[in-house]
Amino acid sequence: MIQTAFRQAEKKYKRGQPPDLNNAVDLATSANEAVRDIQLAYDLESPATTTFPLFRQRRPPAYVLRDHPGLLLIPNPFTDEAQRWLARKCLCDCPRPPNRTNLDAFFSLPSESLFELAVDAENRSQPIVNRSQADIQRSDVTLPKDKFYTQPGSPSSLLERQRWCTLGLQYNWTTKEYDRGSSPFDHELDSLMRAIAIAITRPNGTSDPSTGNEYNGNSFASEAGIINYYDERATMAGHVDKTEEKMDAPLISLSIGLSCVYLIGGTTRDTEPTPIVLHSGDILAMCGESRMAYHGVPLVLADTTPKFLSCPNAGVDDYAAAMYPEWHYFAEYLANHRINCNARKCS
Ligand SMILES: O=C(O)CCC(=O)C(=O)O
Ligand SMILES: [Fe+2]
Repeated sequence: MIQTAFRQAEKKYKRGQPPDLNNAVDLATSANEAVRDIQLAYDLESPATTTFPLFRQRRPPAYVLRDHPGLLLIPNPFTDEAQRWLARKCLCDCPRPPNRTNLDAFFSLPSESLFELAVDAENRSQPIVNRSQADIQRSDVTLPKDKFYTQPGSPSSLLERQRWCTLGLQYNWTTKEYDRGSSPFDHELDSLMRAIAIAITRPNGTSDPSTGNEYNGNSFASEAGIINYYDERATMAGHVDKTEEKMDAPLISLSIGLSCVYLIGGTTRDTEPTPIVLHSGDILAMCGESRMAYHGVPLVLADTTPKFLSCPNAGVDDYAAAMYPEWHYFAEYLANHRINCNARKCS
């Protein structure tokens, strides 16, 4: 059987040990022939609800890939605090009912996030016999629903198996369609995604693609989204996100934690994809043509989480830190995971 160009590239990165990143576009290390600078025509504004600046610069450097029109990259424009805030959103605020996760089909999950439950369990670390009734009820809620699992999962073991959570319109991975059900999209995350959609808009009347993206970001709303959780061995196979009813709006995607190799191809698997190294804080927007392109993550790069995320003492003074578990728990998770959070407008 002849392998498609996309499949060959996936195999190269999955098998390569150590990974060969020579041909990959890595904006953190050098200016690259494969990209072209674009000037943002509008400021990246922090949402009004956040009391600290999310961005280091209002007009950060931005790029489009020459061979993939519409694939836009803004190398990490976030403040360190903003990245920690995003990690908290993705680990504590979002992966809880009514949002769905990959574990819902198998376990009855609690109203708290698994991350918070795992932290809680570690803080208590009491043998089960000494637990109060309330504690027992909390572990009960991770009871298996499915015949494959016969034991209740401990929060930390389930956290390791948490692979995705859906936001807004709920995506059904079995039918590959959006269900009618919907949960509110985290308001602050939506404001952030809107701010990005506005900043990357091409100014009125300009047709030059080097000035940004055609879609008017003022019309953007995060109607559906996915948070993906990758451990060091996790991958995401090549696919096109084409379930959304309308595809004219950009798909906006943020990375936190470990770096990865992201492949961006064309509208068929026969187009040779370009590998891009995505780092913590990078913004990627799939606009125009590239919104219909095959893409995937064949490799997560170990030991690449920046220190301000993986250091146990970071973030102690951050905004709203007191509402959350201590930072060292996040640091432990982020040292060997990548989180991707993406938003789409569907209608
Ligand atoms: O993790 C990534 O960067 C890609 C995620 C993705 O393609 C998706 O959720 O559809
Ligand atoms: Fe995707």
